[in-house]
Amino acid sequence: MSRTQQSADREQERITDDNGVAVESALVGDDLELSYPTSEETIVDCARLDIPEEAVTALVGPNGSGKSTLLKALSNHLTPDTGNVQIHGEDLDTFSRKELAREMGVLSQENDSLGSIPVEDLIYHGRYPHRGFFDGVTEEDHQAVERAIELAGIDHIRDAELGQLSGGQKQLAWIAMVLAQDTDVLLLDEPTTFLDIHHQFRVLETIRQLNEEKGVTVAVILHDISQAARFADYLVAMSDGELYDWGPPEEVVTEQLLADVFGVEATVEYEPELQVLPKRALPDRRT
Ligand SMILES: Nc1ncnc2c1ncn2[C@@H]1O[C@H](COP(=O)(O)OP(=O)(O)OP(=O)(O)O)[C@@H](O)[C@H]1O
Repeated sequence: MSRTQQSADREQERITDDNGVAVESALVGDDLELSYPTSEETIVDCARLDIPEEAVTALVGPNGSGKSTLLKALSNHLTPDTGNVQIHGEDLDTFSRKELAREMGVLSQENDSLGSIPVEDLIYHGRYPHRGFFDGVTEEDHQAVERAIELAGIDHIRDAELGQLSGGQKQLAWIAMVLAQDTDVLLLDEPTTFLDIHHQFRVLETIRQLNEEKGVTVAVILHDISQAARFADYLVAMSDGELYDWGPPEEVVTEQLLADVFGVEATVEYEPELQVLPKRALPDRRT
């Protein structure tokens, strides 16, 4: 079966649980073609994408394969050329920015314009963008902010200005801001990049805890394929702007995927846990 055929078939299937019952989707992308205003080039072309409700889905794929672009469309930061995105059955583009902030927390890669803001103010701002910066802070807001600061482990830098932090500290501040929103859906573009191993574990544990205890739906871009396979319930593998495959990690992470999509020769081990052991980079097929 050709890759395109395989891809098309996968897009038509619904995800089912262990009993064969279709899993509901929190977010659905239908017939999506995505490009940027500066260029005519189609960056993402995806017939169907489901982000299952109350599950953790990791988007994986090589640099430039369109993961962030897809996440921007799912968070209404990029308007599709064709197709649409629905959240809980409603068209995303009918939500105002303020309404959407109550539905989903979004960690993007384009976060650096608020250099002189103290960390704590940033997190309070994240908590209530839909109410305006100067409206009163409720006890509930206060608790959500304190909890987010604790979860991200950044109490010691809460008074520091964002511009004076290290890359990893800044990342944790943005993560705390998103967590303080307290939404049912989280879209996270590379939350573990810049983080040391302690904070990587801590952030991933927090995401899993929110999913298990509060039923939060998560779509997260991760670069470490072994980490993604162990962490997520479902993987979406992107290749050249198309959805190459999706499903449970054990089905998606194969030696063929590693060769076709990532251009590496690697073995996939399942004991004691799923991990990818790369052997060598294959010759670059692009010209
Ligand atoms: N703002 C932009 N304007 C024009 N083209 C863009 C823009 N952002 C990304 N692109 C292009 O879209 C393609 C996909 O980029 P995208 O950031 O979605 O990839 P990615 O899979 O998230 O990559 P990475 O793993 O490196 O973060 C790339 O070829 C990139 O050059």
